[in-house]
Amino acid sequence: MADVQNLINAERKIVEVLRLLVHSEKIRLAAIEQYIDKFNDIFEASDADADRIVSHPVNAFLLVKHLTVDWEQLRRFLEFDVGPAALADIDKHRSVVRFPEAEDIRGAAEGFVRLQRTYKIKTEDFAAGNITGIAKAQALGAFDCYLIGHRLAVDGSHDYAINWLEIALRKWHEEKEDPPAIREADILDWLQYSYYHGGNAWVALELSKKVKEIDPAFPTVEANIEYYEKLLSELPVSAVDAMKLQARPPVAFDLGGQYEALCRGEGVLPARVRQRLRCYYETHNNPYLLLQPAKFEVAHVSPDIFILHDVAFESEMEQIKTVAMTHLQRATVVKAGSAETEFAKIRISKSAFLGEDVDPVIAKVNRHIGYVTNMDMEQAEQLQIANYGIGGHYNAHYDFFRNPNDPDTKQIEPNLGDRIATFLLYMTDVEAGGATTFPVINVTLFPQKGSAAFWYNLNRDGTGDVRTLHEGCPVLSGNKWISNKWIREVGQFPTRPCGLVKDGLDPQLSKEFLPETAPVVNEFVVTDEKNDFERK
Ligand SMILES: O=C(O)CCC(=O)C(=O)O
Ligand SMILES: [Fe+2]
Repeated sequence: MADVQNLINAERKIVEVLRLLVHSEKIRLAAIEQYIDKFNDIFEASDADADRIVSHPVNAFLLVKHLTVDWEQLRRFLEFDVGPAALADIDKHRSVVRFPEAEDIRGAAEGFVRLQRTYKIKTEDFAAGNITGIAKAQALGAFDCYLIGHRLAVDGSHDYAINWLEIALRKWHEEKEDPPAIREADILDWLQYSYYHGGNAWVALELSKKVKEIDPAFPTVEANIEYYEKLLSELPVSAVDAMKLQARPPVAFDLGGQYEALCRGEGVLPARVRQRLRCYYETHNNPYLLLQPAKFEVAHVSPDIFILHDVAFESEMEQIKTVAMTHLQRATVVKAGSAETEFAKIRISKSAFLGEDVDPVIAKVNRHIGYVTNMDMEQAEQLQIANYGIGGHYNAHYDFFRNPNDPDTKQIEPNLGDRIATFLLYMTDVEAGGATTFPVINVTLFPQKGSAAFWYNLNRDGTGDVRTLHEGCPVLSGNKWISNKWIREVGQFPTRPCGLVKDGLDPQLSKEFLPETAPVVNEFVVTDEKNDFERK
């Protein structure tokens, strides 16, 4: 989304070049027409007799002029091809911004399915541009639906592919485009492919026969028919009958389960938990907060999750977005079994860590995060800015590094420790979707510009709190900007002392290692005037 404005600006310039091109082509065509008309006017009149016409001195002159002067003028028009110059101009504009590529069609198809699953949107409604809760969009055409369906078929998402291709087929017949952007046989062929891979060789055979009827020379159609006929002849009759009974187009299929319900805001906390939720002002005895205390809203108790309201000014957030724009990179992961990287599917967003040297606003926001969270920012990570577009999301994950099942695999720098807390500032309201959900504890937080989610990732004993599993839900409409501040363990002991048990409410796991009388929380002595603490 951060790129879209630049993209539109570049495209605007390209359209201007095209407009000029159309203008000069019109002049060219007019000149050609004029040349033709002139000849017709003088020499092709219905009662024209060539000999008689040219025997007149004026006509003879006009003919000579037509074939010399007029022709030379026309020749210049015919030689002057503005296409290449326009193309060079367009290429120049396109090189400045990253334009979408074929790969982005894949991204769009995957994004559509993610949105459909998460927000229970039927393919039919999606294709009609009808999504409950957001403004109606233009409907997709047969070719658009084909592109999505084709991509899904290639990627093996056959149930969704069938839905999209069936709609493409229906629209193809409704549109009766001439010439059509896509051939009917292509839609049918991909449809048969997905039906076959989806387990219905009978429908695949029927569709293949149709392909052959339309275009007997269609590649592979003969072989497919032969293959399906053989396959079906070897199956028990009851299996083939079951295939015949399967409705076409298929009725609604699985559109997301309980896991996605939270993204839709459907998970409600039990009253027992909700009644403990409060709002309060907090100064942490910090003079900086005396005049404007932090506004805490408790979103969940144990693990404690807070929403801190109004923690950043509009001007600060806009400045952060502006400076982040040039640094944003798409999240990548290393491809399994190779040294190459590819775009991560688990996180579709662009992000960048911004140091305090990038702009004074970063230092200002960092300092304020320290005040409102009452935590030491010395060892915190740099502020990470992330921007999600439509369909952008972040799969469920933990922010801490410590793997609860295999503590030895941890990769934690000793002078920093693990990510003890997360401060997640929402820098936009999101029109629809884009919530942060905690599926273990059924919490959904909807982005609110200027508010931040804040929670502790670690138990008191330093182990990862698995209840903090969280997810960034796909953005359905709008643009989501966030800033993450991951606060590290070291330096936090004065305000968040570590302990020997996980926490007061769930001591079961640590109990076996502890005598009942063991002190819950360690004490610390200050050994130096700064924030250097030593474990007693
Ligand atoms: O986008 C969200 O709501 C969650 C982001 C997140 O969890 C992360 O960046 O670690
Ligand atoms: Fe996270």
